[in-house]
Amino acid sequence: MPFVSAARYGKDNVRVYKVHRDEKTGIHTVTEMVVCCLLEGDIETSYTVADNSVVVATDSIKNTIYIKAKEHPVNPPELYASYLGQHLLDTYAHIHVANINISVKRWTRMVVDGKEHPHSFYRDGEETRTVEARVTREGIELKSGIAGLLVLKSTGSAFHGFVRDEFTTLPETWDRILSTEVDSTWSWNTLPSVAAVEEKVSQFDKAWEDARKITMKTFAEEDSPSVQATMYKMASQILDAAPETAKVTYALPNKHYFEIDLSWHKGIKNTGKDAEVYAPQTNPNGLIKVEVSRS
Ligand SMILES: O=c1[nH]c(=O)c2[nH]c(=O)[nH]c2[nH]1
Repeated sequence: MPFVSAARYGKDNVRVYKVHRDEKTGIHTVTEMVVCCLLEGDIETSYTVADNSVVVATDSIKNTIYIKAKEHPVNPPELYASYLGQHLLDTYAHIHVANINISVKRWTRMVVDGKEHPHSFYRDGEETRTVEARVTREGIELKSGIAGLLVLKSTGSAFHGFVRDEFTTLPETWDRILSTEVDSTWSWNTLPSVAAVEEKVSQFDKAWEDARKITMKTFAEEDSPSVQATMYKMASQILDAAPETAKVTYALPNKHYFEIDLSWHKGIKNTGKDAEVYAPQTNPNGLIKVEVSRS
């Protein structure tokens, strides 16, 4: 007999917006996020014998996401994910794991005539702040991250000394454009309960701010010998900055910009040190990943 060796289900792409209105100052603070919540547990029979008695409808899961966003703070997202997951475990005895993924959009406050506007915001890039939570009765595993942060530097990057053989056409370079879309995560040591997440709550915003700063400062200031070496430096610094994390990952696509030889037109020089006009490439692209753990 075939058997269900793994199963999870729930609601994906639940878009949630929450506003906090400060009564005294009139200042509004807004959060927009996309939530995915998938449950695991004693649910095999729903697949094997059409037993819907074990199914919490995905529609109810969506409703729970909204209700918990109303009842609790949605910031930091690590805390909201913990409240949501714990509620699902407390409510449904046959559910053993709540997997919650959150992706927070950027709404940055507008500055108008030099003053921060109380209730107007702009979409400050497609970068998101991410959380992956795995909530079980044994504890809460949290992985925080940054996704979609597009960066470019126009010099200060080299790539040479790599394997040269009969398959190699790439010239060595001591000065190239480096561009990538940062996808990074940092995994927290497992916390025993929501109370423990509450107790440590300030570490989440700090780590996210530090990780963004480290990523951008290292990218900008380092003379990069390769994507591999640069991402290892970034990951090591995040481990130092966030002592309660166990490992850090980066996934960096190498967004290539090719030189264009324009010498066919009146002998124009546009290669090497004379290169100014480049052709940005979409694909294929390098993709370089690393996971760095605390020793
Ligand atoms: O930083 C880089 N790492 C590579 O592994 C690689 N491979 C390549 O073609 N260009 C680059 N750049």
